[in-house]
Amino acid sequence: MTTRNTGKTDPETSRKSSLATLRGLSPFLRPYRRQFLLAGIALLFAAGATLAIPAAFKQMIDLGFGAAGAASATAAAGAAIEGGSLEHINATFLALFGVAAVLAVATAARFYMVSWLGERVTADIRSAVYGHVVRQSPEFFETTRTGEVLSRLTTDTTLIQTVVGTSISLALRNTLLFFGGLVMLFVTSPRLTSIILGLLVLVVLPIVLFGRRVRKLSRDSQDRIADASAVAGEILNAMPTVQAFTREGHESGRFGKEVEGAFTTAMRRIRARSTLTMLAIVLIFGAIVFVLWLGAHAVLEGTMTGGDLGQFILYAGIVAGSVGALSEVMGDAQRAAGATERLLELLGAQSEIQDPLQPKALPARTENGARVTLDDVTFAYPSRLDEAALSHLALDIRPGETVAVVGPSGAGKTTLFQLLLRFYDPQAGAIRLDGVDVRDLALHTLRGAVGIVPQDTVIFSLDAMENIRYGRPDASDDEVIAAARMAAAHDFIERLPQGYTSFLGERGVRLSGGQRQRIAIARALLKNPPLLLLDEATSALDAESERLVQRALEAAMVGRTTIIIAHRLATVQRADRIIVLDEGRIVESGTHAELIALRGVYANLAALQFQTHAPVAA
Ligand SMILES: Nc1ncnc2c1ncn2[C@@H]1O[C@H](COP(=O)(O)OP(=O)(O)OP(=O)(O)O)[C@@H](O)[C@H]1O
Repeated sequence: MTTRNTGKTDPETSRKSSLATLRGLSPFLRPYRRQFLLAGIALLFAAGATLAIPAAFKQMIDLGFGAAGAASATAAAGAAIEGGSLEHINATFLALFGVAAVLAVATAARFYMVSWLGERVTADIRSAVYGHVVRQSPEFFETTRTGEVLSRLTTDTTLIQTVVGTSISLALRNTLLFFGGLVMLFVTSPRLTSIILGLLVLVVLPIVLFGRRVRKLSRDSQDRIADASAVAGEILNAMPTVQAFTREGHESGRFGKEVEGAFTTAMRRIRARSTLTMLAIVLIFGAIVFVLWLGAHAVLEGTMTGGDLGQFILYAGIVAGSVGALSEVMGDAQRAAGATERLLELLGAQSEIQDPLQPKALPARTENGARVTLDDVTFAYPSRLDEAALSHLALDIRPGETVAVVGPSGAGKTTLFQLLLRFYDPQAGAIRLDGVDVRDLALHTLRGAVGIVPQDTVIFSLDAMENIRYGRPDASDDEVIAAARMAAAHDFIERLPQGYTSFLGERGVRLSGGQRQRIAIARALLKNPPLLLLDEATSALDAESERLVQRALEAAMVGRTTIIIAHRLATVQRADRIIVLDEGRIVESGTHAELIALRGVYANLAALQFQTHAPVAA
């Protein structure tokens, strides 16, 4: 099991994760090599132009102002030299402007390319992670909260966007400026530069040590945000329950606590980061001021020209600036390393349920539907391995048969459906559809052959037409309407304000329970599956809705095998066979009359369960 808890890693692993984790991004960067190359070229030009500016200044000072100053002092040679220095001044100013123009164009080009890359790569990562997550088996969603996944998709990807879209280019540019500036410093004054380098060791060491602390705190901070999102996600999905129990205060308090936790952790990171910044600036500028003080003495002693010192100051500024920028970038990169690690964890999660390497095909469909065979199936949920939800289940359902499954709550009825859809695999035994083990079928073949009407219908925030079409996107409007008619949904849909194009609201809040069910039945019918799984709603419907839903179900069962988790007398009476499950075992099996005569579990269950809303027997 690869993903147990995507949110947290122990401190030991998070320390190891470091910047190397960013390498995990390379599959996402590789497709854009060309763009990276172009951005790199623009970057080179921009860095080159930046490095040329101090040299141009030196020219201006030494040859321009310096010569002009000398010229005015010597009256005799005045005119001739003044002409020469004017030319110099014009040429150096022109050159300076040229350099600035190159800098402008190259910087804009770099910004454009790099921002494009940041957005592009982030979009790719978001899609890849989401695409991977929606293919996970239910087990994944039992251990990973949806809010956490959402936070990964938004917050974490944004951090990566910062790195790809800004930090990489900043890092490269400043590395170039750092080394370029250093070379130029050497050229200008080897002695002063050697002193600077000696001081640099003293400066870098504390920065690196502090950087580590910032990295660890960054990961903690992101984890706290994910925790808060997870809490919010869970509660927002359960608003009616929260409000019905008037727990709004409690819930906002709980979220508030998570947010405060995130704030406290963020503050620790911010404090460490501020200290890091202060440390960097004090150390770097301290060193520079010291070296400049030496430089000023050198000019007074005549071992350096004013232009040299000017140039040295500018290069020193560039080098110091680049070190400062690099330390900032390191902070961002470390945050992104944490984010990358978590996203890669999500991407690395292996679904327990995989397509077989060589999927088999189903035999040609018979007109009655599919045969379903359960061969001594034993299954326990992965989170509760010591307690079998189904044990030694053996069942052979003929094509076209309607089997009602009844049993007390927790008997394993829903679990049976989960296994038939292969959301889980049994630990022992096999499930066969038309004689083929479901593990040998491609998931889309298996699930394509099964239609399900769940107890709680999911209505998507689409219109009625698209909601029914969900299971078969290529169905025509006429086919959708025909399915709706069969499911007794056509009339009420027609009466909606915009008929089939009426928006059904998020999770179908604008429909009644019976209407939602009929939409679900129409959705399953449109798919025309050889095997239909119906989970009858437990909530009582009014007599009219009940009649309509029953009518829809009858239509749905024609020409296919149906397994129905039954809660209504009318349904069990109509079934060809009733299977009574208790504690994961089949305890009785037969028709309604036979089972009543047995006076066993079913007779008891029928007396209790079907009494309350038993409609007139069909
Ligand atoms: N995801 C899960 N992880 C662990 N145990 C589970 C899970 N889902 C169900 N169970 C357990 O498996 C057993 C069978 O549950 P199942 O949902 O199949 O019962 P059911 O017959 O459908 O009940 P009901 O009529 O109340 O819906 C129960 O003991 C239940 O607690």
